[in-house]
Amino acid sequence: MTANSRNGRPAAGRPTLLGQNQYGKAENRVVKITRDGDTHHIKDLNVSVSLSGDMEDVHYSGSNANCLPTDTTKNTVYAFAKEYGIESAEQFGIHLARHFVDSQEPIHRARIRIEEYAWDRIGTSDSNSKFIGADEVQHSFVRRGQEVRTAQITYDGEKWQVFSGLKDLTVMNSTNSEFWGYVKDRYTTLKEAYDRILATQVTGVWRHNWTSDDQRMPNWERSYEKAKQHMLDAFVETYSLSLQQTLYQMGARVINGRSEIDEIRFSLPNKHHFLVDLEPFGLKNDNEVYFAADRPYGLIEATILRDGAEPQIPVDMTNL
Ligand SMILES: O=c1[nH]c(=O)c2[nH]c(=O)[nH]c2[nH]1
Repeated sequence: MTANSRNGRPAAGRPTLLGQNQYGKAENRVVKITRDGDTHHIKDLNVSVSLSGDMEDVHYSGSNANCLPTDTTKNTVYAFAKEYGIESAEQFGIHLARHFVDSQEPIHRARIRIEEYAWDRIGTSDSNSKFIGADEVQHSFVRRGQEVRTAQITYDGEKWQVFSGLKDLTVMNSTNSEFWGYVKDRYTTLKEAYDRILATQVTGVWRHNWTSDDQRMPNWERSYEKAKQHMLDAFVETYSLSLQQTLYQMGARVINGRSEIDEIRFSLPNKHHFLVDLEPFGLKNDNEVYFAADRPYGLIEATILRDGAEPQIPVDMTNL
């Protein structure tokens, strides 16, 4: 019987052979928070496992006797984050690759690919902030890489409308976020959270009240930097009971701190980080190892206005 004549059916045409093959779970998003007292450290990795070895049967006959499930390779990534920690991508990859090859006879080769996303501590302009330890915020992070600054200018020969904004400003608080006391109906399964990660990728658009050449023009560069810093300060300092509350605080801080801005609109995806259940592996997950889900995500959007100001920022400007 040739390899592809399963069920006794003769192979059509020429016999075929299995060539190079590999398998595993790709893109395991693991976030490890190490809590050193009030100072937290993040490791944020995207880990792809690819195994190869004696895998003829699983392809030819469907026998899974040599096949370690890809689901197990995923679990191993999360369990190892707890058991060995994540010192570096290389160290973590070496542990994993050695484990798969040494513990599973049919597996002869393991390839672990890792992307690491760097986070910096958020600097705050508020030197009295109670969250600053040694000049740095202890549990608030911004993902490395510059945000994209945006602007839209409209002129009808008489009046100006100037919107400024930003997108792709990704921030995280590794504590000081809760979510509970919400409506529960027969479809609600979400567990109340009393200490969760709060992370979002900020898109914001704000409107300047400079509308005519007769007015003094704002210093646009300075205005942008200050508005951004107000948002970050509010993100850091708000003890959050919901992303909605944090959003409002961010907007209110900009409006209160910048007299040239009358309106600001945010679109904030709730970048969910789910605690991984490590109990089946005999491990306790003490708010350390998270699965960073990319979709679906909550999407929280709102405009904050100076009292008496007319809303002018289109609803769809922040979710392009
Ligand atoms: O901050 C949050 N706001 C919500 O409206 C919501 N809904 C949800 O499931 N989780 C969260 N978190």
